[in-house]
Amino acid sequence: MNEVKIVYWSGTGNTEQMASIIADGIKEAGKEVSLINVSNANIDEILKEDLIVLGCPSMGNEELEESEMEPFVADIEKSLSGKKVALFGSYGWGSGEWMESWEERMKAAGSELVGEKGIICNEAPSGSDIDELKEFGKIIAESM
Ligand SMILES: Cc1cc2nc3c(=O)[nH]c(=O)nc-3n(C[C@H](O)[C@H](O)[C@H](O)COP(=O)(O)O)c2cc1C
Repeated sequence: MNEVKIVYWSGTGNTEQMASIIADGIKEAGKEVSLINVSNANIDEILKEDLIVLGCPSMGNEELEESEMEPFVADIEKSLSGKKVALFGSYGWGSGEWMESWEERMKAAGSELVGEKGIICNEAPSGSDIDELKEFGKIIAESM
């Protein structure tokens, strides 16, 4: 696997910005990356990878976005055993509960979380978020 695939959902662009900064970190670490909106994601292609990067903001009441991301995650989680998964997403007013549930769900599916935790940003990434996201990209690239 030479290319990292980042699959994300983003309604107002904050999680998409996070994806783009993580991608910069991956590229700086010398790996190729593709950013895939979940609406264009081919599950069979994604599941060929040993490492999958997933992004989604907190929606509903501390949930994944229900019309595209939730069905996608429900599909791939049957086949995540032994794979590495990296998670990220933006939130508004909560305290990140959706990410904690998502982490537990991915671990219960048998995957190993890259960096042990998902990366979360309040609304759009700014300030120290940028460095943290780039560093996450490097950790992802090094864990391939
Ligand atoms: C319908 C809806 C539900 C949301 N639910 C939550 C929530 O439960 N907890 C939270 O912290 N933020 C919640 N938010 C705020 C978003 O997570 C936040 O604005 C985020 O930055 C959006 O990311 P995006 O620009 O990638 O879509 C919600 C936003 C919308 C539109």
